[in-house]
Amino acid sequence: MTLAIQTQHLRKEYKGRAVVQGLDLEVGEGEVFGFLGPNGAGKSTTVKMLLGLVRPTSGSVKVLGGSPDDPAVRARLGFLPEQFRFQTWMTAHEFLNFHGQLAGLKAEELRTRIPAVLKRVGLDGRGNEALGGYSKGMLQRAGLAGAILAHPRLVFLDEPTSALDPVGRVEVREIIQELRREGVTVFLNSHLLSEVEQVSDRVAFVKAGEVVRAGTLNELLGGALPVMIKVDRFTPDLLADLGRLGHLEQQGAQQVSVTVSGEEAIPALANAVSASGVQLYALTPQRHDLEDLFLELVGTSGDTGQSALTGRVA
Ligand SMILES: Nc1ncnc2c1ncn2[C@@H]1O[C@H](COP(=O)(O)OP(=O)(O)OP(=O)(O)O)[C@@H](O)[C@H]1O
Repeated sequence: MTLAIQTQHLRKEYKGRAVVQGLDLEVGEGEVFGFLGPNGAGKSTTVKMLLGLVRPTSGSVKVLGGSPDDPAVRARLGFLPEQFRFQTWMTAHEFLNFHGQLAGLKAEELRTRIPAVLKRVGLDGRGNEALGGYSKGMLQRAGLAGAILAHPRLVFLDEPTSALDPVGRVEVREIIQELRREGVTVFLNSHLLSEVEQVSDRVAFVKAGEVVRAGTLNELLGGALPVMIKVDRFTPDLLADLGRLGHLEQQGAQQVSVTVSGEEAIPALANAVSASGVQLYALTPQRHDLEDLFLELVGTSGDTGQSALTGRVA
């Protein structure tokens, strides 16, 4: 796997306090990588070090095979910051023209590229309006246009949908999937775990500046899978068959939970129910999601130290 990002023992201290400590991260080229953690875990600081905007106290950073301080490497990076503050007096077109020139794009290319990215982010026909009159969602779309304008090979998106409505979120998800199809690496910071789960190939959980777990979604969320089965009645034969397929737990006269080894065991459950002649109302895999894992791994809200669920101080 060619790596788009590699950090070794990356550390950042502010006034002697480590906010990122010993971070080892590897992101493969073309991956969509979700970087997750509570407030204050060090996610934005890490992104800024990967972009060369913040100098590490120690450790090493490699992006696209080189240093983020190298202008040739920087020219292939895209960044949508979490706190986007743009030049409000510029139109979106002027803003993109300005950033395109800074990124080294030729005027001729910008003439066709700017309308194309404006269209891609849903701002078709709005490019001549001043950013000062844009809604928060439109500003975030303009920022995304800026991040993908110069054909980057690695894009950092810090909370890219925080200002967007549900339709806008779906559109951003499609843009991320399109970037993946083009082989672009996407490094995604987001607290919206269901969105991260839908687009990411791999994720890492970071807590207090350290990676506590990393892997593909299948590695993290795969494995034993409880399946809820609801029928009009159970026959002794059906219960015996289901018990052979997994760990069976009766949950009332019409419902059981069967914990199987993984998704590949689901057809056998369906076949057993169907062969028994009973009426099937529901067969629902109850897969853990990233939110369950987040609460299990991280447990507390980073900045406050409060338990997310009980309000207790950890
Ligand atoms: N320039 C700075 N000077 C001093 N402390 C800083 C600075 N930048 C960040 N910090 C501290 O570093 C810690 C990590 O901050 P960071 O913004 O990287 O977290 P985060 O994981 O991105 O949080 P969030 O999810 O809230 O955006 C915080 O405690 C923050 O207060």
